[in-house]
Amino acid sequence: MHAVGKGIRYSKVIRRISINLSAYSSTARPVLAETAMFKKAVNDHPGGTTSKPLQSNLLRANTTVPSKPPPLPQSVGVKRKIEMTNSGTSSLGSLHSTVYFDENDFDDDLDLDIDEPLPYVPPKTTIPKPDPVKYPTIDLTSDKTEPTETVKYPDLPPPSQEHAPPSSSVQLPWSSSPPSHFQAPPKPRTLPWLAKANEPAYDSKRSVVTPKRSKPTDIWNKSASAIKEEQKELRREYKKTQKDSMQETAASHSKPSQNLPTTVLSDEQNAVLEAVVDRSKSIFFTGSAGTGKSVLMREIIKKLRIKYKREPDRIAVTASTGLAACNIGGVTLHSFAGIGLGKEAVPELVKKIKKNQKARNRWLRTKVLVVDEVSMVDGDLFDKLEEIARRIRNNGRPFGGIQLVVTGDFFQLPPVPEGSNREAKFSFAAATWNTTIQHTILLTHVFRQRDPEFAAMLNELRLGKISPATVEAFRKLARPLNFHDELDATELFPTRYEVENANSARMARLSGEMMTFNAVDSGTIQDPQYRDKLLSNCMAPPVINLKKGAQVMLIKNMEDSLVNGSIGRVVAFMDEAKFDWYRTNDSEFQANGDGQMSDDEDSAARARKKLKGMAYQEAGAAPARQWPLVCFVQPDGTERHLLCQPEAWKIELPNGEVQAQRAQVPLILAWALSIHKAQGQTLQRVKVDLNRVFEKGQAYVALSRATSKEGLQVTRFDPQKVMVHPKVTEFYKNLVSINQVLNPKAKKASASKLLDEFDDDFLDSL
Ligand SMILES: Nc1ncnc2c1ncn2[C@@H]1O[C@H](COP(=O)(O)OP(=O)(O)OP(=O)(O)O)[C@@H](O)[C@H]1O
Ligand SMILES: [Mg+2]
Repeated sequence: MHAVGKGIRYSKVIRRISINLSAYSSTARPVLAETAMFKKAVNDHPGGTTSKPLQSNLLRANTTVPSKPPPLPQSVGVKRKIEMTNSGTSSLGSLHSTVYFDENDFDDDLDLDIDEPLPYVPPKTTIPKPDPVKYPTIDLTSDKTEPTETVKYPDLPPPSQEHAPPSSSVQLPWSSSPPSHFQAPPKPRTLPWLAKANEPAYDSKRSVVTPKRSKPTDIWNKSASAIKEEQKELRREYKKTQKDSMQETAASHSKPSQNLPTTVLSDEQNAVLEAVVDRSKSIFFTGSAGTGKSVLMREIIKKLRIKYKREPDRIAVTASTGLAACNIGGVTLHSFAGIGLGKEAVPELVKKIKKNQKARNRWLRTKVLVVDEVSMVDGDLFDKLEEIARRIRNNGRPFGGIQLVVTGDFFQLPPVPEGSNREAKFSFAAATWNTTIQHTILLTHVFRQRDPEFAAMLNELRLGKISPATVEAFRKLARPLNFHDELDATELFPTRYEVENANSARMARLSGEMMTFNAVDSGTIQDPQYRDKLLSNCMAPPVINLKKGAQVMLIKNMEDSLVNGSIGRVVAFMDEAKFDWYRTNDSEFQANGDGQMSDDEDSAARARKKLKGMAYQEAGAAPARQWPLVCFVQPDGTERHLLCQPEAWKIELPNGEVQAQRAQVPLILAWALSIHKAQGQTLQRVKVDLNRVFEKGQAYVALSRATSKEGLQVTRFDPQKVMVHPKVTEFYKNLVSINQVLNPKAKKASASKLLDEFDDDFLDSL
């Protein structure tokens, strides 16, 4: 334990606990994108109405109507599904206004904690349990992999209310009313079918609502001014109904898509969720690659947003790097803190923050600070932030009383050292790490690799203790991969330069016309240079050039089987109308022997007729935009077609302010990918040349992206290239498994039982 400064009240003994449960579960719920919803979304989606024109070749392509639709290549005998991207907005909380405070309002730190959030009450929903799926379990302490015997299925997490509107009654700083007066009374609960029954029978979005008249007056007895006033009122009412209907549409788009992947958390994931959300513990949860840290973090953020739904700015979502931040819809830790590069000493940084009203407010309002990919946070930065929090908040408790929810895997990429002569300092080595983090929880179930043998090989790689048998097994993976389809394994490189070279070389081999897609950037930051800098970390590039046949990766979660990391091939460029035609007429086309769509006379005639009709409809209108149609191959070999239209990426402050936003087609080239961009991804086919690897953790990050040995090619495997930092090994060695602390029966304990034993008295007694 370290002394943090005067006035710190240490309420808890520092504990490091790891949980090892053997129960887990999984579910898959494929849901298809709705055409009608999609069309509406395209009308309203900012990307769909991008002000930047696409290249002229794109527009040209739209002006001609082909005599028959272009054939869709397809493998023989595979099942096909055709989808459009759901252009719903990001899954972030909705906007709300910032409230400014006077410094004196926070002289007493109790002011910050007085308005307790509403207790989180999970709904008692039960769903049918999915078929059991087996995942390997890795116990770090034993270095051995045991296949799990029993499978438990926890209940489905409560439905998301992520996009609940913000409170309209934010507490005013000059008011003396207690905080409870500013909270809206709880809404009476109702059953969904009753709510539906009360709804008007007409479609409110389409129907024209007659505005109410203010006063019933005799029409023959009106003055000119009264008529004028009435007209004004009618216009006002009409505008209001228009606005309401627009808002309704926007809300329906910003609702988390029904199609987004849903995962049933395992018991150990649920244990962490409950400790964070219900018990407000400051927690660091870790685990090897593929143990579901990111899945869990997304669920925690969702639940915290429900817990603090009246005050969304109480949760700050951050990550160590711009890319990681962009992936969870947050900002970098630096950006949240308002410290620029953060090189100065704490007193200067505090002065800097105090001068910046917005940054100071963030520090004052935050109750929960989420930090993702903590392995890349520098230890000195962690200490600085801890002290800044105490000083700005005038609160002597660790991190100024802010609850920390931290995740990452220190065996993966380390912090970037500041100077060439200074070694990277991990955040667990920060002086204030142990005083801030109340519990460290180890996730042990590997979901990404279902083959226990492969998971064990990767675990040896992670720990840097590779047995001769494992070296041999990795060397056997040097053979080329052959899947008998048109998708290649994605090659992972340590540098961006190598990635760009590899992708451009492959692109140059394709003969088709190049289509260019420019991103549309926006946001509150007006300085274009600063905005570009922020967006440079975004997974979506400012410009993407594509050709028919290009291998691409989806960089947004669309639904259960079309997720961030899905690999596919561009098979055509088309506008929505043509795509709709394919969707509705899909059954009329049969795949023929060479993988192309058949064009027998009948269907060709039907196609010509349909397209002719479309051409008349479009006559006079601006040519529709064309988007890449991508054929994704799923793990089970089935193909799915997706028309990839722009999606949004946001860099959003806790108060909802969107600092920068990018709308772009959700694709990147995927013949090659940098290890940095691949961090966090799950890939079916991966190729790595280990000789290129130079940084600690890189080999492990690269190889652990693969889901199976069959989908992994490793060339020049050399155990010397698998570098592990000794301090990291030491840190993980000291983690005490909860099984070692509790009796062996605890291994079978349910999440709730575990949490009973996880309470403060128990932990204090350790
Ligand atoms: N409870 C779960 N049930 C089924 N699958 C899960 C569960 N949790 C995670 N997964 C799946 O396991 C894979 C890895 O999950 P995730 O990316 O969250 O792991 P991670 O620990 O963040 O890995 P990394 O350290 O590489 O970032 C994903 O395909 C995810 O969908
Ligand atoms: Mg992750």
